[in-house]
Amino acid sequence: MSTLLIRNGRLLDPASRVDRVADLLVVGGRIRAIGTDLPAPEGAAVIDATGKVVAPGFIDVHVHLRVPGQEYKEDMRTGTAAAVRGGFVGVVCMPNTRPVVDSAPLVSYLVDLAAREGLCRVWPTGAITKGSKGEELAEIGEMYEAGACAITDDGRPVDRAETMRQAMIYASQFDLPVMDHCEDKSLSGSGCMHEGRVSSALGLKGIPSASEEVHVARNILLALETGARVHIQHLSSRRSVDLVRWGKALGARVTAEATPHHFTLTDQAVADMAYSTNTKMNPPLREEADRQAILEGIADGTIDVIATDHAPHHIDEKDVEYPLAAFGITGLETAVGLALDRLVRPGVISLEQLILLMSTRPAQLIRRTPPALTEGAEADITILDLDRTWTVRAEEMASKSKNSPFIGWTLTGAPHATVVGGRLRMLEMKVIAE
Ligand SMILES: NC(=O)N[C@@H](CC(=O)O)C(=O)O
Ligand SMILES: [Zn+2]
Ligand SMILES: [Zn+2]
Repeated sequence: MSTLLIRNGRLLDPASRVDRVADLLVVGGRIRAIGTDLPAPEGAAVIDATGKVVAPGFIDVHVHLRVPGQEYKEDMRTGTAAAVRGGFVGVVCMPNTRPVVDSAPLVSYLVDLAAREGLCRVWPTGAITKGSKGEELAEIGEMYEAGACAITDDGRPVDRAETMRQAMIYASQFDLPVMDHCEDKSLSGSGCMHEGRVSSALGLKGIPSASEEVHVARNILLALETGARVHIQHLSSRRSVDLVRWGKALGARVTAEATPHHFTLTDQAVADMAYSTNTKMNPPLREEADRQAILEGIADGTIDVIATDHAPHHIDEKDVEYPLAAFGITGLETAVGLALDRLVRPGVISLEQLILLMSTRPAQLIRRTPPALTEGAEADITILDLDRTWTVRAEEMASKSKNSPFIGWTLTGAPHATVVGGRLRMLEMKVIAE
């Protein structure tokens, strides 16, 4: 196991009440010592973190790794490479693969594959229903035993309230969170962007905000009734934020995530980017009032975590007319830059809040010990460079797919290094595979 000395960084871990400039020594995958002027042991790799922020490792709870079955979009190696390049020490992967991850052997397969080929930690989720068809419940208990950290039918909603209620009752036996893609298909129909002024002007079929909100409200009511933990995935509308705030006030065990694209862009991007299909995703980019409500929800704690919904697609699935294009955009390699540039720099949130949103609370959501900057803790560390100004370039991306609306954007603030279980996996935005 390697030895790593991170020198002179600002160690910032609000959950452990750490905020000091110090050295941090990693030995054998754990934080061995924190102090000033620590000597570098023989053979230790040294990272100069002067002027940088050393944070507990960031975790993304919403990632599509596309394994098994769609390795032409992404695979275990490229998806986790994109994660570490983006500053993440771990990802939660979605089960909408081919086949759908709806049984214990498939969960075990992913755990094993991640151990062999992954560059970061990978926590699989299992489907709520068999084949994510919304009919029969999957073997939730067995998937939990095999290592599933949550259940979700992401990519598809759970149509029937009764099915969702049964899933919640079952999952709560294991204290497993039920993550839900909230969408009423009878309302979203064949829409391809947010329903509003812009969709009317462009003549594209819209997806009303109510399509999401109806399921958010339903889930909160069912969580109140069953006592289960429900997590609202990729929340996009202002009333969804209101509903989560209301649910929390009533004592529901509800958590929510928002994506960088929903706190950065609006439906106007569809017009401004000349119908670029990299503005097409589920749920769609909504209006400025929605974006503002998401910023408020992030700032006041209504929204618990920032997650990317990294959804790689092949160019052939995106380079088609807008209504025909696949839903989804990549996000792992731009999330930290966008969060620093759009949330922390303008003062929407503090750096401490960002660390809670991207490290501590994501770990708590999936019932894992949060990464911490304390002696003896596992060395899962993200180092941030708040001053670096950089341009997002497709050719530098580690992901197999390049379907990002942020290509060409210039951001200030970047992930500087990623340490996973004591191993340096990224430095200065370059992936270190071995
Ligand atoms: N977000 C998306 O637009 N697409 C996701 C599915 C999903 O997250 O619902 C995908 O798997 O491509
Ligand atoms: Zn979804
Ligand atoms: Zn998703």
